[in-house]
Amino acid sequence: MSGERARLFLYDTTLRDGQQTQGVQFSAAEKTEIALMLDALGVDYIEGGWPGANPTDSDFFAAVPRTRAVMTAFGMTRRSGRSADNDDVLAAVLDAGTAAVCLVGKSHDFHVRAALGITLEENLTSIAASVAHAAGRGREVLFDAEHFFDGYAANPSYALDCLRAALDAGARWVVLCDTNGGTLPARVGEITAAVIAAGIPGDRLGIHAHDDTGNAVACSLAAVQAGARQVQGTLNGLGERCGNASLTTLIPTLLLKEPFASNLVTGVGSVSDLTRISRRLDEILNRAPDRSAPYVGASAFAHKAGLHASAILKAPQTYEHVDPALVGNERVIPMSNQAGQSNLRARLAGAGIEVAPGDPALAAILTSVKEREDQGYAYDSAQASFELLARAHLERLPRFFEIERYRVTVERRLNAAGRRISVSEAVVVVRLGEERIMSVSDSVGASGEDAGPVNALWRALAKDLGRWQPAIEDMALTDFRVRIIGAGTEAVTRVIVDSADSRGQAWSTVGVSPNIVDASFEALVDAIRWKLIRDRAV
Ligand SMILES: CC(=O)SCCNC(=O)CCNC(=O)[C@H](O)C(C)(C)COP(=O)(O)OP(=O)(O)OC[C@H]1O[C@@H](n2cnc3c(N)ncnc32)[C@H](O)[C@@H]1OP(=O)(O)O
Ligand SMILES: CC(=O)C(=O)O
Repeated sequence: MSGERARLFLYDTTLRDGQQTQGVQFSAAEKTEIALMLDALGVDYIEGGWPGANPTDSDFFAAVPRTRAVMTAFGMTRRSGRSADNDDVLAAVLDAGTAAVCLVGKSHDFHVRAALGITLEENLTSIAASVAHAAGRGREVLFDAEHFFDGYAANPSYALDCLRAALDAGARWVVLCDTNGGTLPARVGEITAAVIAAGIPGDRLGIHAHDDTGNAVACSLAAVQAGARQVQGTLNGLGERCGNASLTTLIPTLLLKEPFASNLVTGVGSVSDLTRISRRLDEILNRAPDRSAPYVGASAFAHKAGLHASAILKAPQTYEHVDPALVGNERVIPMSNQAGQSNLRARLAGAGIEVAPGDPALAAILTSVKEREDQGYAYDSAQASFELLARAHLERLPRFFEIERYRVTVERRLNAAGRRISVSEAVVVVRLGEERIMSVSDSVGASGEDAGPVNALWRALAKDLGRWQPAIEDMALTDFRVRIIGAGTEAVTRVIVDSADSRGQAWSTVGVSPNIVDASFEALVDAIRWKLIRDRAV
């Protein structure tokens, strides 16, 4: 790569290949929201789905959002034995009325014979006829050459003939697909270069890589380095089987890393919204975000080890490859048994607690963190509990309320209709100075289903906290994770509770006990105490 900056086109297939992820099913409204996020990000093409293949995709295209990105409908080349004019699948794709159409077709001789059961010549005719049909109706046509890399390895001249058939029939792009995801980056680079050397220009060539060896992003970068000028992928790497190349990783890499940043230009100007977009997608899918995701993961800029934290505070680039703000993420200096006083002071400062270097409380807090982690606590995942622990050592933890006692019961019985149901009930007694408040709650929600003993405890605890009640009204529990640590009679349960409020604050607390309800209760009480501290501070 040298000379003038070349234009690289970004093609998103979250709404099509992403929807082929096991367990993922978007609604038409969710597709629209995702399409608008992608458009705001600045991708060039949005593949919206396969019109006619299922009602959701048809509904999406029937009310397709207006985007600056080229909206693309996906489909396949005409069926064997049909003319392109008379193919209902192709007709539904064209009826979507999008500016671009992407047609998948075979380019591996083995698949032509085994999957389609037609001759190699018939397949070439089918590719050409289908592309010409769509191009003749004014569409920008892309040809996804399925299994291209395996096909090239088996029969290079036939694989190239498939690309030429599409280009000669009017395709704007031919896309080299590593459909089974088994080709390694060096080989992808080599084959892409060979395709260009065979006369197919790089600015008509795309790459579509799958992640079956964990190399989809590397394969895509190798193809781009070899000269391909369109790169396909999905948000958060969604996609069939192990997923597609993650655009969430690829885009910042192309923008921020050499040799790409200096030699290529894309439609994306800034990636400062990337972390928000990635997490919003997970929210839509009701999936926990991948903490270790490059650039956008919650741990992508978390500096746990004492040596790292100490250096980071002096110069962030000592342990950060890019500034987290560039991708909308943030630096975290968690507390754990790997921490030293640098982590500790940074964490405390982040929570608004200034402590002078050398203050003896620092050593006491560190010892306490390390001892408690040995018992099963995990403060790097429960920063709010850490803050409470530190405040207790520093004598800066207000005594908002005391728990006098609690009780929880779970009963399984037959209801009036003879259906087996369970009902959990909790009683919590708290003291606020001289005041004593007893609250009782069950955990039966609007649906009539029992949400379990921890939910009953939470409801009783949050039902009446006297003068503190207004401060916790907007609090919600967003996640609850349980882990058994150790084995046999030594085993304890660790519970992490995630909470959030209407001001957009999110925090995690931890409880540990041989008894799961007790561990949960400890984490719940911490969650409320942290919220009261924050709201008083505000
Ligand atoms: C590599 C990829 O990820 S490509 C995208 C794949 N995505 C999907 O398959 C999701 C959407 N697909 C669907 O909803 C359905 O498969 C449909 C509606 C397209 C077709 O459904 P059906 O008519 O029931 O066919 P079915 O799915 O069983 O089989 C696919 C048929 O298409 C043929 N076919 C496969 N690829 C192609 C192609 N590129 N060109 C022409 N025909 C093809 C197969 O040979 C098979 O034909 P056969 O039924 O004569 O054996
Ligand atoms: C087209 C496509 O999704 C593939 O070949 O993987």
